[in-house]
Amino acid sequence: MKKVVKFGGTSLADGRQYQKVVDIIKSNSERKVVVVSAPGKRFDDDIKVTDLLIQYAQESQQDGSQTAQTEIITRYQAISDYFQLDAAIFAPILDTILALPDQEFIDPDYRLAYFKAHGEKLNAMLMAMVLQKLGLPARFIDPSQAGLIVSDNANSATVLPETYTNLAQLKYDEEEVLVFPGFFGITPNEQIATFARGGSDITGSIVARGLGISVYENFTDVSSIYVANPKIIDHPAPIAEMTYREMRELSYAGFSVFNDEAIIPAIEGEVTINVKNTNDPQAPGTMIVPEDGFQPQYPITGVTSSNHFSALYLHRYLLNQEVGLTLKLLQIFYKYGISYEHMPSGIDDLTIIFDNRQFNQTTIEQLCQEVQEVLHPDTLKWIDDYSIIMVVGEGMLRQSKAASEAISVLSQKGIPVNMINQGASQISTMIGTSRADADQAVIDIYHHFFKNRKEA
Ligand SMILES: Nc1ncnc2c1ncn2[C@@H]1O[C@H](COP(=O)(O)OP(=O)(O)O)[C@@H](O)[C@H]1O
Ligand SMILES: N[C@@H](CC(=O)OP(=O)(O)O)C(=O)O
Repeated sequence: MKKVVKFGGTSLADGRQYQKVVDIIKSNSERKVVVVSAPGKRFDDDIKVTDLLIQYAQESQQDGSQTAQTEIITRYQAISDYFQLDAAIFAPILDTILALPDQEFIDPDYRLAYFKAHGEKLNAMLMAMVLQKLGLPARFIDPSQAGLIVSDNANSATVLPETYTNLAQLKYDEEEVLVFPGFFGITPNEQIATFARGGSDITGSIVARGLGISVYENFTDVSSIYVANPKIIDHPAPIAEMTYREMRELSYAGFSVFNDEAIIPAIEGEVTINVKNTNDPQAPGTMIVPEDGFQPQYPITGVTSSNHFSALYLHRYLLNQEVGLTLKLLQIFYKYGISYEHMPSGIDDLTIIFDNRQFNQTTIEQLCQEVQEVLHPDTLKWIDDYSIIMVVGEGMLRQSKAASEAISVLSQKGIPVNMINQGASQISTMIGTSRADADQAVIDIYHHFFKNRKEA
């Protein structure tokens, strides 16, 4: 039975990490389809190759600075040297990096996407070369050749359905290892477009679904998905098994270990996801599975916080009685090309929560002004100091008191709560706090539910 194996940036950051990846691929002949990210951080303050490529895209339009270009070449060259590849084999990678600024583009967004995507593209080419040098039949597969077609949003593309027909028809030798670059696809206009940041996980799920492979191993730098971010809680409890929808809600709100959009192709293709550690490949990791037959062991499965939200608060008496109010609001959002995340409301109050990564200061000012002119609220406040705490668990379906317990923990600890959103999803509760309180809120909720559970 074949497996798709995806390796994140930290797993491919340098020659030593690459060697671990090669050993993992070689240790199990079922690992026939490999998806790679761009080389990531080697240490905390390091710069990911994707970020260097963004810098290169900017520098190459300015006056002659070549800092990023040099650093990118150094990163790939160091991996090539680790495996003693001949200069002639490495030459196409070097030439491609040097030629990136020479292309013509329909607009600047596609230019940026083209630069970014090369982090993964060059790494997949290099991985195939390394595997071949070590005697493993391996082949680099370009998304254009595989028919991985995505929507024409240059830097936030989504997969189009024809991809699955194309992948199902992909011809390959059963014995060879296929190496796909993560993170990008080709638009119907034959432009390179990337998924949102962290999107190589999405490629792994798409390829698994498209090739009809039912196991997707996602290798990263932690031995498990934990109940809370290990950067906030010291040695949090590991999660052995969780459901697709638990993972989706948690990654949406902060569990950066697996991308929330990557769950969807896995659900559609009935692909089981196993998150594992490149530095400890024997550890069982975390299984992400369908809801059917899943038995939750604890009232909650995870707790997380996220700062990429801002809110617009409106107050006016009898807001609830105004026919068409929401329609007018949505028309304004549509005009600015803005989507909203949540809209909890009361009789006189309305809060709209946005993903703040889609704004700049000018759009915020224009949006607020237009909402004021059209809806005439007595109070209109843009709230940037906003954090969302997400408490998630299939166990909450049965034990509805978990939500109220989480909220009462915060009130006992004196952490003010400015929004509660419960009910839209039966397995999660969303709690708004200030950013300064967010980590402490996660710590307090974690300790309330997991004080007696064995730690990692
Ligand atoms: N609940 C969690 N469990 C495990 N890791 C988490 C969690 N929340 C956040 N993380 C972070 O996710 C990181 C792994 O994701 P990422 O850096 O994207 O890896 P990769 O380079 O493999 O794609 C971990 O090092 C950890 O800091
Ligand atoms: N390299 C891309 C895509 C990605 O998924 O990377 P990583 O696996 O290192 O999170 C990014 O940095 O966004």
